[in-house]
Amino acid sequence: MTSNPSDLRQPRGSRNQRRHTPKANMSGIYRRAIRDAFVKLNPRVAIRNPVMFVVWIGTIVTALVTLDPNLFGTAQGENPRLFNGLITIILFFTVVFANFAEAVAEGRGKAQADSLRATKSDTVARKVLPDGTIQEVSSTTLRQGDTVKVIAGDLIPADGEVIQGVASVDEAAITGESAPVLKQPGTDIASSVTGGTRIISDELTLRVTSDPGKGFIDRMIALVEGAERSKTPNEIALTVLLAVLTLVFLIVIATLPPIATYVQAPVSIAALIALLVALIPTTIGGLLSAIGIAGMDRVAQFNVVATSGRAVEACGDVSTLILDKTGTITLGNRLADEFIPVNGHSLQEVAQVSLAASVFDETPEGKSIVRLAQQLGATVDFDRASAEGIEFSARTRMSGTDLPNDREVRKGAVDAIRGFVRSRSGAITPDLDQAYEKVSRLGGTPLAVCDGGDLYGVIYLKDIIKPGIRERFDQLRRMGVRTIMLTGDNRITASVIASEAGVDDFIAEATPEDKIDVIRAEQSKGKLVAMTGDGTNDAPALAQANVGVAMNSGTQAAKEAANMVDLDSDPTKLIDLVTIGKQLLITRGALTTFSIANDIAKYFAIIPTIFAAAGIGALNIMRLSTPQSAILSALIYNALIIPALIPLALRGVQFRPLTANQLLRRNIFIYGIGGVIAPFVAVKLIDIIISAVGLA
Ligand SMILES: Nc1ncnc2c1ncn2[C@@H]1O[C@H](COP(=O)(O)OP(=O)(O)OP(=O)(O)O)[C@@H](O)[C@H]1O
Ligand SMILES: [K+]
Ligand SMILES: [Mg+2]
Repeated sequence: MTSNPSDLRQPRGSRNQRRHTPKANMSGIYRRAIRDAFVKLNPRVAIRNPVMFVVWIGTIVTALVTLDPNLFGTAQGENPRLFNGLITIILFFTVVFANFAEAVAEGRGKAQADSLRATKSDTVARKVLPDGTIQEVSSTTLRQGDTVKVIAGDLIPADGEVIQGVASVDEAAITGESAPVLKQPGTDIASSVTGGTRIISDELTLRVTSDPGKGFIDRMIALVEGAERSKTPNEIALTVLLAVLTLVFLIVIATLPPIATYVQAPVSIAALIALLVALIPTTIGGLLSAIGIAGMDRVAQFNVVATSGRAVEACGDVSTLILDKTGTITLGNRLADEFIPVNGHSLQEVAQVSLAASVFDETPEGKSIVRLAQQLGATVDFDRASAEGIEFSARTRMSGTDLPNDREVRKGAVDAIRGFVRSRSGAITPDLDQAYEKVSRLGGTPLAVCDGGDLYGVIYLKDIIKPGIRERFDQLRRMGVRTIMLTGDNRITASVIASEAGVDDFIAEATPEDKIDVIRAEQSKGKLVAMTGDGTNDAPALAQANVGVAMNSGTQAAKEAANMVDLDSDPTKLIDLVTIGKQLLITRGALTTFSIANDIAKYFAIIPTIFAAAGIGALNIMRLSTPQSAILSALIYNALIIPALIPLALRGVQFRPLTANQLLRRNIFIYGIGGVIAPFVAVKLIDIIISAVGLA
């Protein structure tokens, strides 16, 4: 929280979607997916998808009745072996297509894992022993707590915190961005380094923070590869629902033979299995896991590492977004723009005291105050060596310098300085309020400056609202997401920025503890909360939030507490993540609707023709040529619709910023009605082709 990531690395425009792997080699991914589609036929893998497993068993049974059509009693029809054989082939491909869908979805992640693995090599590390000597060891022997030294050109051997030195590091291995990032100890951000990145100048001493195989890149590999992919609660719920539906249809189908016998239209076992497969939700069953994997992949393409599919999904359900002001809503490079003297002091005096209060302040704010003061002719008029810097903290909201002969120069939030001046028995003059209001009404951050009990003036820190942010908040509002701005700044500044940026609510003068309280309060109202943060003191709030996004530039603690890490350290990316999450949920819902609507249509295609022999041909509303052709057509459609929908499952259905209810209505209309009509048209067409080529 102390300083801002933007002076180290300008966040890239979040709409600027970028791939981590330069260009996914799609033909390679397809080749691998075809192979994997057959590997996944292994029953131990296949059983994880109950709907498709039923199809797989059906395939084996129809294969048996192809070999011996009389296996379960006397066969019916003209050429039972051909009919059964055709069904077997179609069913087999239904399973393979579903496997292929999942394998293609996994493909990009696997390719990404390969490229990450290539950056990970066993390097020689310079371990600093307790006596200070350096021993060269293999990076795989490093343990948490070890101290190592890295020198320009070295690969950083493990994740760590900088304890000494200032150097630039090329993090291209993980961020894909080769601009060097400055690393130094102490500060909340900028002090953590990732194993596998390269130090390109100077040298650093690091404390290792991860054991071998447990580093950030290792975790990234496991995640993108899907090794740790477990089904999300929503996915499990849907899988259970689909399994129950399958069971219901199984029971329905089991009641058919007695009815068929009664109406003297006996049905073959292959026809029954075909009917079962046509009726169970194979479309969504085949695409479900691909949809989930693609969602995680889309997040990865935005350069965000999600620790679980659950986190991605939670993004879609988020109803409250908590953002801080500086650097998220505003550009964040708050620069000193003006000194406003109060309490009878001159401009020169304010510049002089402001400089004294900022010489040790390494934050962008502090540096800009030094620059402005020097432009006004202020100089350091004390011995630096005998002075002591008082670091800024979000809790005290002040920083400054203790000078020799007991002078305490401070600058900070107006309130905080007011309290400080009083505690040193100083007086507050009314012109402080005027200066404070003037700056605040411009949306700037006012910092009061004092020397002990002597109030000097106000520094105007200018900040600019990010262009386009208002539109993004409008978009979120239309999606039903409430935005709350949380800032350590004063009430007036906060309200000016809040109304200009168009957030729904704001909380000013917030301490780090307030963040967690706000999150808990929202959660107790049943809301899912998302927030971003980068500091160690953000870690508890990041862990408490349902979606916590840590900046890659942030501390290890923040990264570990969060369930997502943004490699670009762009806090506005949460907005994209919410969109991706919603799109994932909508895609799943739309394809489920489509799948079930489809099955209803197939029911009308098949059931009547099965009983056609009993002379109830009037039921055959689709006028399909023969019962066998009807069954084959429905099954072929049932198989082909899976690969046909793979692109949609991977890309996600088109997303519009609407509320959940509006979206639901829209999707039921498009995918529900479409799902009923599509099979009627397609099955009829396939039937015409089949009878034309004389297959049935
Ligand atoms: N380097 C600094 N020295 C002294 N005071 C500072 C410094 N930086 C910020 N402040 C004061 O402390 C307040 C709180 O800072 P904090 O970082 O908690 O919040 P913020 O930066 O204003 O907003 P946000 O929480 O949105 O980042 C600031 O509003 C400002 O008044
Ligand atoms: K089906
Ligand atoms: Mg801040």
